[in-house]
Amino acid sequence: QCTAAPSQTYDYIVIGSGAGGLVIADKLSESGASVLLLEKGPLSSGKWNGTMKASWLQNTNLTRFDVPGLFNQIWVDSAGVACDDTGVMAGCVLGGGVAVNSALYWKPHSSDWDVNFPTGWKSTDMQKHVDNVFQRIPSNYIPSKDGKLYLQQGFDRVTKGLDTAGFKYVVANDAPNEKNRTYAHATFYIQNGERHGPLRSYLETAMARPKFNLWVNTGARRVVRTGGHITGVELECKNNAGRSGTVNVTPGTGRVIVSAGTMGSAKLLFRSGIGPTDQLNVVKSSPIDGSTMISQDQWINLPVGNNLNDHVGTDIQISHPDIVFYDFYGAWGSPIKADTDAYLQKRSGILAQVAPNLGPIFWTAHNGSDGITRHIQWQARIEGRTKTAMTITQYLGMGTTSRGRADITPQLNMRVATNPYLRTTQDKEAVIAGLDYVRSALNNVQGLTWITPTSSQTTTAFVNSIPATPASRGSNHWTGTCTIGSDDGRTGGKAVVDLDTKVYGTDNLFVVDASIFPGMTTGNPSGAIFAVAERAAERILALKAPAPKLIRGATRDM
Ligand SMILES: Cc1cc2nc3c(=O)[nH]c(=O)nc-3n(C[C@H](O)[C@H](O)[C@H](O)COP(=O)(O)OP(=O)(O)OC[C@H]3O[C@@H](n4cnc5c(N)ncnc54)[C@H](O)[C@@H]3O)c2cc1C
Repeated sequence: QCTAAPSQTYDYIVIGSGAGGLVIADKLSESGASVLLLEKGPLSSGKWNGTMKASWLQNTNLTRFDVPGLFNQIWVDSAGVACDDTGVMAGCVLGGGVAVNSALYWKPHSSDWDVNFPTGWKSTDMQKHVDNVFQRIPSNYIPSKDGKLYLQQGFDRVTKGLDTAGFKYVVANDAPNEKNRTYAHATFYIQNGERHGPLRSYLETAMARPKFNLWVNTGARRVVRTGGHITGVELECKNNAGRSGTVNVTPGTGRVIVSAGTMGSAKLLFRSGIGPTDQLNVVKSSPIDGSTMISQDQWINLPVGNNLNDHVGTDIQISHPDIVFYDFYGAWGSPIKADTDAYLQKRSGILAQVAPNLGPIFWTAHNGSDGITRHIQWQARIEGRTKTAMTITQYLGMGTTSRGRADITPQLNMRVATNPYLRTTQDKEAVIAGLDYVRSALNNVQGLTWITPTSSQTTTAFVNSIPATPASRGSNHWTGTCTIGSDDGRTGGKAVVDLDTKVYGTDNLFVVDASIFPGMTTGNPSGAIFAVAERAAERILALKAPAPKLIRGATRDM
């Protein structure tokens, strides 16, 4: 049943409970402020009374989101879990991406800050936040509680080739800057055999505070604003179980933080009359929002949706007779009893390991003809065309120069309008150089057979044969659309938010999530997003509230 929002006001309203939202909501509430966290999706983890489970989890406090061996279920049955308005995969449940992802977790390389981020967000500024994040969310490369790693034949065979080629084994989060010719075990936020992360750390401390509130099944339709001053958030009740109406911030001093993800945050800004005119015109013409949209004289013209980015994914496949496949998909409906027993009784065994048996993870770096160093993360998993196959995804990340664009459709769905993959010669060169290098390294492995590319195919022909589309290259690591920077997007710059993460042209609207990243991270991005949210909280809390005389101005522009 939908219920009307109460008239109570909040110092901070945070929209979206993903990697960015959970962390910033907790940090803001730690200051003693009242915080309302809005999540449009339903509950997920058993810790928070989620209910979606495999039958063997009935009578336990676990859901599909908690058990590492079931993390692949998102690719089998995503109804009611994946966002239905984004066109690309994203989690729309409590926790967002960090409830549905593979929980791979890396301390960022210093270049992830120093190359990508503006002043005030460099590695020296970020260190204490990264440390804090990793203290609250420890990383772990042996997820099973009995201290064992299971079915490691793939890891062992591939790393033989890497060893011969001169790669070095590292404990990845002890050596975050060693990202060239190094390899590691897959490293996760899993503790006690269950998904950990911000749902089991930041959200726990936040929920223990009396002035913290969480409303699930409650979407934000748009912010309510007069000029650049936001007074509240208009709500959309979801799943017939959330809140409706409008919820307001504390008059004069309240703030709204948008943490709805790369697609969701851009969409919310568009619906709030903030973005490029072509996109705002789409909203204006839409049957859903058109008649009630904020009037055109209040629009704020910013490059929302631009600078879209993702890791460029390129899959190669090998096989080796020693590799042993485990049917994690079968673990949902027809699991092996010994494995569920080991998991349920001791949080041990193969089901404590993330499906589909990830690792090794390895790294290479490539100097481009444009003088830019590009980082590649290679991610192996036991899955492929045969039972002895392994897929290794090459993720081209930090240093890429290609960018795309996200836009909004008349039905108010977000989509990738311009693909961000391999638009520059040097990005493509890095993909090819990396593949050539790893092909020769893996040729050192006795008994290894190439499935794709075939041993006779040239790397260039192979790379050219894969379309540069999200379906073929997508990595689900979307960033960009609301870029941070000092170059104000209203006057020709690229930035949507300033160095305090405040949306240009507003008094009290902020964006804190993957969408503000100017460039791609070296590894899977969640660790960096948590750190960004910690940093943003510090900067937002240090900001003075706007002076009252400015608040009353209806059409001020700043
Ligand atoms: C299948 C998959 C696997 C992945 N694997 C990994 C991995 O192993 N390691 C890693 O580091 N990264 C991984 N990622 C990426 C990572 O999860 C994301 O980069 C990260 O979660 C993005 O954080 P965010 O805060 O920007 O947005 P999200 O985590 O997407 O959170 C946004 C939240 O906002 C909510 N929301 C959206 N619109 C509204 C609205 N209008 N009102 C209210 N709520 C709203 C959404 O429901 C969602 O909960 C994976 C992603 C996917 C989809």
